[in-house]
Amino acid sequence: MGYLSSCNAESAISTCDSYNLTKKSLSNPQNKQFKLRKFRFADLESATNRFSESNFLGKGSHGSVYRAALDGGALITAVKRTTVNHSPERNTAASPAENEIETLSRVRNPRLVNLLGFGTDPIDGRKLIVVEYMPNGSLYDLLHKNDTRTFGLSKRVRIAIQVAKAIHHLHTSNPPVIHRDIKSSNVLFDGKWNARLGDFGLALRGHVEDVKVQCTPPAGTLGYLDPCYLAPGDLSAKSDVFSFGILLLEIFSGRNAIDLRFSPPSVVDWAVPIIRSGDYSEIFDRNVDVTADETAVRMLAVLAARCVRSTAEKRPAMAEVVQCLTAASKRLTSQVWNGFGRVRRRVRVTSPPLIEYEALVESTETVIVSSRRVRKVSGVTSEQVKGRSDGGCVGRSRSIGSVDEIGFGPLDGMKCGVSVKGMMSRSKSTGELQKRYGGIVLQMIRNPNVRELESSKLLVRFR
Ligand SMILES: Nc1ncnc2c1ncn2[C@@H]1O[C@H](COP(=O)(O)OP(=O)(O)OP(=O)(O)O)[C@@H](O)[C@H]1O
Repeated sequence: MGYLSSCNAESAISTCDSYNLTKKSLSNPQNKQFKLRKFRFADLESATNRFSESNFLGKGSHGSVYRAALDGGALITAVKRTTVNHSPERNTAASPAENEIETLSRVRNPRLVNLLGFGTDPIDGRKLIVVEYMPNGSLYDLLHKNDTRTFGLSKRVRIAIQVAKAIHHLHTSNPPVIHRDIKSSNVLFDGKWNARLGDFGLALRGHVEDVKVQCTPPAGTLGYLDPCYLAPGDLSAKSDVFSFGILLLEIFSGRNAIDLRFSPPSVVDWAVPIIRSGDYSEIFDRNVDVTADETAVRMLAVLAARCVRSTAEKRPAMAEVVQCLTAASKRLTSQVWNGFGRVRRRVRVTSPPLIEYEALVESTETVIVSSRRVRKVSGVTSEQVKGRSDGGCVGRSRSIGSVDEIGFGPLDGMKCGVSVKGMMSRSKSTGELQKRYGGIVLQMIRNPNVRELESSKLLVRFR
């Protein structure tokens, strides 16, 4: 007898107030108060404007998803309209929709795309699943359809932790839930850009020895599927760990799980040999700053390689995965704080937009100031800067130690100030005072009321 025949979705239903689905109530996994709603088909039809194109969110292998404004617009949800007909007389096996309703009605967590209720199409008996609406798209879109230049390592690790915690919650539920379809398109972002795990169409709830688990054929998505999972009896929580490992490699590298434009096309076949050779940073997206903390970079790369090990038993449990990701995240966060002063000066938020200047010294006392954004280059000596300045040289020191030369004046037709920082030292051979090298700080005043300070790297070299 199928598991669902003794414990179906209908049994989990009574009336429910969806407005009570607060973060607090969701964050309590033991919350037994939440009851699913059974929506009238007519209400779902009108909430989606008759499943109109304008409400269409996307299509999956089991159906189409629509945005639905229920309860007079007070409750925004996503409605999954399944394509598989599942009339009661058809067969006894559960459709993915039945399975999703059944599983999601038992596990609630703020890291999941939670079930609110469901409805049934009166004509063909198809199930409609009503879940929380995720307005910020999927992790797949974020990684593969967007500009990832500002998608730094800390943000990537934060998302990985949120997904890992969601899977950990499933694996530690009683009975455990194995998701079986962990992939970037099933990670969606809520209104606060928190990652949530969704799509429980293939999930299995029960202990590995349970009849249902033992009788369900293997399923999943190519590229993420555990190579050890060839028969129903092979399934374990470690299959999810494998898929999560692929997801980690995808998050870190920005590469698809399978991408035919690369050789080898599989992200695991490409990344694991690189990690084994010790070139940990090589697997990270070029937009990721891997110099922030080498230990964290190594921890993350090694963790991903451990998750995709070919022997399931050697893969870490999700509890360890969460722990390791959290430790790496802490390291990365502390790096940001250690270098906060430096970072803050360099990446100061600019309003109005800051034009970045790069400065190089061509020869002693000659500074080339170039604007990267406007692509103008002008040769300016420090004398010129002082000469052009309104206020002249406002500070200068020529003793051993730091050298500061500050001038204000128009550069590139713009009112700005330049501060050259250098170091004075005495030549060992001649005993003469020398300016050796220094940095440059440009203080630009585009709008006299707004001052922006941009500190360059060590761009000035005095000979
Ligand atoms: N709760 C939701 N809120 C907003 N958009 C959603 C929600 N659920 C799904 N979507 C969007 O609907 C589309 C289809 O989702 P669905 O989960 O049915 O399929 P999938 O995960 O993309 O593919 P497959 O079914 O093959 O696993 C996706 O593009 C997804 O971004």
